[in-house]
Amino acid sequence: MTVTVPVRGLTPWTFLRGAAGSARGFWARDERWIAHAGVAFDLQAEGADRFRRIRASIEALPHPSEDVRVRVYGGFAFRDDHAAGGAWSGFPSARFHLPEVEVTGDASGRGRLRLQRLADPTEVEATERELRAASEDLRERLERRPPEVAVPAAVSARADASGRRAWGDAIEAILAAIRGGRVRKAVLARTLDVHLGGRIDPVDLAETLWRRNPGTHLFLFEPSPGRALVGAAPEALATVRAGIFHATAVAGSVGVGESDDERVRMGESLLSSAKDRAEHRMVVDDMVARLGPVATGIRAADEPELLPLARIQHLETAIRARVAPERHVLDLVAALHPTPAVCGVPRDEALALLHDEEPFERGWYAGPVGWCSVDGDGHFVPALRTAVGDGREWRLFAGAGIVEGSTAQGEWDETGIKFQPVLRALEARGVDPITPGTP
Ligand SMILES: C=C(O[C@@H]1C=C(C(=O)O)C=C[C@H]1O)C(=O)O
Repeated sequence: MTVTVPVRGLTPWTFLRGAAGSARGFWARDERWIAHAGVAFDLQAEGADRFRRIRASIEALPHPSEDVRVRVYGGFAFRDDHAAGGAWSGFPSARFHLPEVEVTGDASGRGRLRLQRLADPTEVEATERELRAASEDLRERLERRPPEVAVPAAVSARADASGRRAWGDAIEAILAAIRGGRVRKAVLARTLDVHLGGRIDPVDLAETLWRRNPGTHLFLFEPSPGRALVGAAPEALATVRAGIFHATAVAGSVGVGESDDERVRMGESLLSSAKDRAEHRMVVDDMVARLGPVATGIRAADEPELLPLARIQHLETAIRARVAPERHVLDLVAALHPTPAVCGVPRDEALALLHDEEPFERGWYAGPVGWCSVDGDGHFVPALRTAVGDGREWRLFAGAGIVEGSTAQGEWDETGIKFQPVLRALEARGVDPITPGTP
C-alpha cells in the first residue's frame, strides 16, 4: 500500500534528522536527491549468486499498482564471500531496504513524500486511511520546521593510518606480480581509522560532502540505526533508465594544486600521461567487453576527458548502451563489478592478490551501492571516497591503481588525496584537523 503527497520547501536534512533512530538513506547527484527512512522490507543475500537473488527478492515483493514503481535502496560488499561483522556489522554481502517513507526533491524545494506499508487484504481501506493521515502529519511537520542550523562543536580527533612501510611492501609485491605477468593492474587500498571525542551524525557528514563535492554521486546508507556508510563517488557503475544504460569509467588521478594555474597544468599533464591513459584504457576495455553479453549498441569514446572534482582530477570516459526490457540493472552490475577501476586485470588474479596484500576487510568499500526498481531501472556507484562508522569511530578507505611505473610514494600520496573529501567534511562539522598518516 502506497500513498504519495507533494511537499513544499523541502530539504532532505529536516526529514533525515527527524528520522534519527530509524534506518536511513540518502542518494544524490547535483541537485536531485532521494532520502528514505524506516524498513517495510529488509532484503539480504549472500554468495556469488547475490545479485540474482536480490533481483528475485525484489520481484517477489508485493506491488501496490501498475503506476507505482517500488524502489529498494542499499548495496553489495566488494567480495561475494563477505560476512557482516566488526566495522561492517549490519552490512552483509548484499542488503536492500524497501523503506517505509521515501522523500524526493530537487533544487526547486518542491518534493514528493511517499509512505509504504504492507496491507492485509482485508484491511486495505483502513491501512490507506492510516497512511493518508500519517503522510499529512509528516508533510505538515516537514513544511513547518524551520531550517536547522547545526552548530559544529569542537570535537577532538585521533587518526590511525595503516603503516607506510606495509604499504611499500604491498606495492612491491604487486609490481613483482606485474613484472612476472600475473596481473597488469591491481587497485591497492588502505584505511584510516578516525577516533572522535564526540559523535558526528552521518547525516551531517552526508550534507557537508554533498555541498562540497559537486559532480560526485552522494550516498548514505544506515541499514541499522547507529552504523552508516557515507561517501561521494566519482563514477557511475551502472545507470539504467527506460532501456538506456550509462556508466562512467574513471581511472587515472592527479591533485588540484594550490592555484587555478596549477590545477590546469596538472590536469593537462594527467591527460597526456601515458601511464594514466594505459591504466584508464584497461577500465574502459574491460567494461565494454563485459557489457557484450548483457547489452547492445555499446559506445565509448576513444579519448578520455578530464573530470574535475573539488580535491582531485580524474580521466573519465562515458559508456552508453541499450538494454533489453527483460534485463534488470542488477544484471549489468553483476557483469561489471568489480571493474578494473577498483580491482584489477585480470579480475580473478587481482582479487587473489588484493586478498593477500590488504590487511583489512574491504567490506562494502568499492562495492556497488544504489537503488533499483522492479522494472529494472536503477543507479549504482562504487562505494568510494567513503567512511563507515558509528558516529565516533570512522574507518575511511582509499585505493589507487597500481600499474607498471607506479611508485609507493606516488600512490600513498594519491590515496592521501582520496581521504580528503571525508576528512574535510568531518572538519567542517567541528572535528579537529586530521592528517592522513606519516609521509
Ligand atoms: C579506488 C579508488 O578510486 C578509483 C581509482 C582511481 C585511480 O586509481 O586513479 C580513480 C578513480 C576510482 O575509480 C578510491 O577512491 O578508493
